[in-house]
Amino acid sequence: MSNVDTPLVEVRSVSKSFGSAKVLDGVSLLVERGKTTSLVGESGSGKSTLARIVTGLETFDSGELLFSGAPRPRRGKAAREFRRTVGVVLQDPYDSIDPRFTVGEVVAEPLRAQKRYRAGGKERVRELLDQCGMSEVGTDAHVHRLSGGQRQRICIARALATDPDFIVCDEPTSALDVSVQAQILNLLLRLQRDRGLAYLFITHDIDVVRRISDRVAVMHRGRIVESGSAHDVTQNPQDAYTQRLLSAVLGSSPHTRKLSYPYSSHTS
Ligand SMILES: Nc1ncnc2c1ncn2[C@@H]1O[C@H](COP(=O)(O)OP(=O)(O)OP(=O)(O)O)[C@@H](O)[C@H]1O
Repeated sequence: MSNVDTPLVEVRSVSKSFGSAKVLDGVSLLVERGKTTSLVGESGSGKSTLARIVTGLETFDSGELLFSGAPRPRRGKAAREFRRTVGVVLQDPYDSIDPRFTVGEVVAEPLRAQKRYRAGGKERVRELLDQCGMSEVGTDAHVHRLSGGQRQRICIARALATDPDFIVCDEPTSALDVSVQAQILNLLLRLQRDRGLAYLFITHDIDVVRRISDRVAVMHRGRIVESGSAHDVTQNPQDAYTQRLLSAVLGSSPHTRKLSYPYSSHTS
């Protein structure tokens, strides 16, 4: 059922509650092969919950989640192969890797988990570090000595270890210094070009949205209120919430162009 026109990832009318709180309410979105769908919205709107569902870290109550037109396999060889095809890069590189590990150990982790390290694993780790601009640092360096940007490069190399088609990036630049953010974004864009990767990219930063997106989905209180091509959504938003969001962002200074402003008290 997989052909070039079938979206790589399709979320169809997915709902999720935690206790009595409905966090996702009939959410639908698409990620096409080799393209980027950005998911934007204020803090607490449900973006990370959706990301966790898409990567299989969280269950959902109703709806469908399709990869190349088919539901995610749950058991056996097909489930293992599926895990290989999806990578994750999270917001805080200080949280998402154990600082006691060496660079080589961190990047090799998914290969070891999939029992793929023995056959050429060392060489593969070196290759990945090279592709992520970390060859100088070397596999034996300890992570606790690295800067935030270097750690995020290691997280990206780790996400690429099993050669995925699709990576969920949950605010991958927002914990980094401004000067480093652009470098990490450029790295992600180059890797996408070289490897034909698809991204679901969660961000609060409208400049990032404009730079990287093919499609944009806007989330508000657990619903997608608008989605479409990046050009249409950012240049000619139809939904009143999207319009308010963009005008608030554009009216603010470049240093506070965050989508949480001014709709929540959280302005990270
Ligand atoms: N495991 C959980 N148990 C209970 N409530 C949860 C859980 N995970 C998330 N929530 C709640 O779901 C809502 C949506 O959270 P989520 O982290 O998905 O939002 P978000 O849009 O990613 O926010 P942010 O931009 O701040 O990361 C919040 O009210 C949050 O408190």
